[in-house]
Amino acid sequence: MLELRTVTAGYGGNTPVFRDVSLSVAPGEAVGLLGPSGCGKSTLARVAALLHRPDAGTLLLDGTPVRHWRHRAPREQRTAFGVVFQQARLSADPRLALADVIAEPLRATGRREGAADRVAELAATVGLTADLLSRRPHEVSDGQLQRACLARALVLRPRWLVCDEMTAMLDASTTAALVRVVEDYRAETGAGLLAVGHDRVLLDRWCERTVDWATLTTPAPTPPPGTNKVRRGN
Ligand SMILES: Nc1ncnc2c1ncn2[C@@H]1O[C@H](COP(=O)(O)OP(=O)(O)OP(=O)(O)O)[C@@H](O)[C@H]1O
Repeated sequence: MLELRTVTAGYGGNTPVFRDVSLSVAPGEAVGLLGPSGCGKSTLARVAALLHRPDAGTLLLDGTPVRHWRHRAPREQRTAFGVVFQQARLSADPRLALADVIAEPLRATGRREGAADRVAELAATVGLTADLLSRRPHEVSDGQLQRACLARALVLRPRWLVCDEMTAMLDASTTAALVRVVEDYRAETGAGLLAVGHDRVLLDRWCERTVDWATLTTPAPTPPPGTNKVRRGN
């Protein structure tokens, strides 16, 4: 179970991006998260994937409270997540060939053995032909690069997938292909999914449950009558 309990997070200013948000994803479950631009969905997704430390609240991973985020998180927790972001160009190292983009998590965790076979297998899964694997990000289309980023997210066989507007920049057929890859992977492994997006139709079709951001956040309490500080007549 992936469980956020009354989580508050932001970027160090006086006001957090959101307060007291709770959300859980059961093993094998697909949960969609829908909300207006700027409300904090990506921030929440990053907290859930151990990429952004919250200011307060608890993240439980299979019942164990997470104590560290990013590089300080234990490897076994970090590698439990595969994350795909909206902007593939910002999340792929421009110096690497696509084969190395896909293999990056294997290299970072010292699992080089069999890496070439795993990359070839995943490239076929996401629909990348062999000739594309030697190209660098600027030599492929957005859709091809996002396919590589999805392959990278799957390369360590994560138990949780976080797809943050993974298909927002893509056409309908690439969107359908990538959603199919995620669903095949989940059917095979039982991985849970948190899919963030703006497209209710897509999320409803993709996920068992779609959660509206407005239902997650606790509205600020309304002040009792008579405490209104607006002065009249000035
Ligand atoms: N690195 C950062 N530093 C400071 N503020 C940030 C940072 N990243 C995001 N924010 C701010 O946090 C708020 C929430 O951003 P976030 O990206 O989580 O929203 P979102 O709901 O995912 O938006 P969108 O749907 O447009 O992607 C925004 O006001 C944004 O400007």
